[in-house]
Amino acid sequence: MEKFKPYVILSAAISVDGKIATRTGDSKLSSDKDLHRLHKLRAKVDAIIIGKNTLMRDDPLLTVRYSKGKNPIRIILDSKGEISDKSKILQTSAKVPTIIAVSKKITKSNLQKLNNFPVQVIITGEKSVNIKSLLKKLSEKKIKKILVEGGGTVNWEFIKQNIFDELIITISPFVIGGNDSISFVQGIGFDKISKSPNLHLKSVKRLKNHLVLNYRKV
Ligand SMILES: NC(=O)C1=CN([C@@H]2O[C@H](COP(=O)(O)OP(=O)(O)OC[C@H]3O[C@@H](n4cnc5c(N)ncnc54)[C@H](O)[C@@H]3O)[C@@H](O)[C@H]2O)C=CC1
Ligand SMILES: Nc1nc(O)c(N)c(N[C@@H]2O[C@H](COP(=O)(O)O)[C@@H](O)[C@H]2O)n1
Repeated sequence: MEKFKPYVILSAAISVDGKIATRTGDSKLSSDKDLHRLHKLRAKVDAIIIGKNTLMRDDPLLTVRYSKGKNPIRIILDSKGEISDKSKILQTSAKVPTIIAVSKKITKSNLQKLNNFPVQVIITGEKSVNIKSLLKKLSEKKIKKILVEGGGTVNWEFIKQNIFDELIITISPFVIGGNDSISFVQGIGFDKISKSPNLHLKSVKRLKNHLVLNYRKV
């Protein structure tokens, strides 16, 4: 597997208590300076991956707008192909290359909906998208560097399956709290610290009140 894996960077802006969104889904944690940094990073990768919930909550564009450079390929993990045909990602798919990764659970009508757009649909996995198999297919398409922009459920899958190389996390000067807010990493989590990946702190950059931490997996 490793031989075929693109280089994977997990990226997020978190509150000081490790949340990426409030219980209502408000996730605007980055400053303008941090967004400029993010867009520079986007311009250096071949593709961005997000989960279906992030698409539905944020209706993002995932383009390079606050910096110069090319738009990466946008990849959405959407097992049943449920994203709205009104979403900005589908509506702009003629201008920005877009892949929708689905599983065998997708319905015929949802597949038909996606096929009405100039997107590439990759079917892999029984119930949810098989991420390792997806990465292998992306590697075959010469996609070498991928930025994973959440949310928490997708982040957990990459961390649990040990298929990431780097973390770039902005700690934003806010405290969110709450059992129902979204953490940087959702899922069941590890039961022992010893099972967590070991991280090496490569750099710390201060952007006024925001801190950008760059970790490499040891
Ligand atoms: N502050 C930040 O930097 C960011 C915040 N967010 C926030 O995160 C929230 C969404 O996070 P979550 O609810 O955790 O959802 P998510 O965005 O991680 O999406 C999870 C969904 O993706 C689909 N999926 C398909 N195959 C999958 C696979 N193999 N593994 C995992 N997911 C798969 C499933 O439908 C699953 O429920 C939103 O409120 C968004 O605003 C998202 C990204 C960055
Ligand atoms: N780095 C970062 N900081 C935040 O404060 C955020 N809310 C996010 N969210 C991610 O960026 C996507 C929005 O992208 P566009 O501005 O629409 O291009 C959003 O969907 C999350 O993946 N990231």
